[in-house]
Amino acid sequence: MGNWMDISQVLNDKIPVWPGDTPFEYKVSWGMEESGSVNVGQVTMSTHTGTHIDAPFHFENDGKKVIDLDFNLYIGPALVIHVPKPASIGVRDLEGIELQGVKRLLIRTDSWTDKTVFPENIPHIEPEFAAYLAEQGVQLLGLDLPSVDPLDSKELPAHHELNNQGIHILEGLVLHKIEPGEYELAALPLPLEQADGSPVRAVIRKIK
Ligand SMILES: Nc1ccccc1C(=O)C[C@H](N)C(=O)O
Ligand SMILES: [Zn+2]
Ligand SMILES: [Zn+2]
Repeated sequence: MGNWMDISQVLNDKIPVWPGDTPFEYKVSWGMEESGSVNVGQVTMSTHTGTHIDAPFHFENDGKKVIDLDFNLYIGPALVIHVPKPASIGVRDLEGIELQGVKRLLIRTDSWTDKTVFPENIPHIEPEFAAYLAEQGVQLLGLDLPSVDPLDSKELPAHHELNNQGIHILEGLVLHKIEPGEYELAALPLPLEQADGSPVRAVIRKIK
């Protein structure tokens, strides 16, 4: 087994967020001087900041919240594939890739190169891709992108279709140094009872 590698974005006040969304902020709200013993921090952030998972409640009012998602899905074997700078991602991009038994699929696109700024354009997941992945048994789809739909999409077809096919979404991974292959993944969401998404600390290690 290889060493665990961090594939998460670092959370600090400079991390770019979805245009118009809550900026990330950490501050010591109760300092040593004041409390007499400790520094106590306060974090303000959108649930879709950096490396995070989407819960169906993000795009459907009666959808599952983060606490309702089976956490086992976010820990275990994962296949990393490399689809460099595609215009969009569809079935043709998986030609020659054996997906039998792959429950977690991470796609490295290298399309969001400067993670200090929010991208202007991203490749999207073609909605038909969801049924194909589900047929092969995929239940978690991870990407190095801030969304699975075009950034200006209001209908969010890929979000909905992935959800309809039972595929969970992991966004904002950092994969530019990760070679394609078989890994073990851990990217656990927080036990947020009401939330539509959660930041995760995503790590992987090579299996073979
Ligand atoms: N934060 C937002 C604010 C406004 C509108 C969309 C978003 C999103 O986050 C959508 C994206 N598809 C996402 O799941 O991360
Ligand atoms: Zn999201
Ligand atoms: Zn999303």
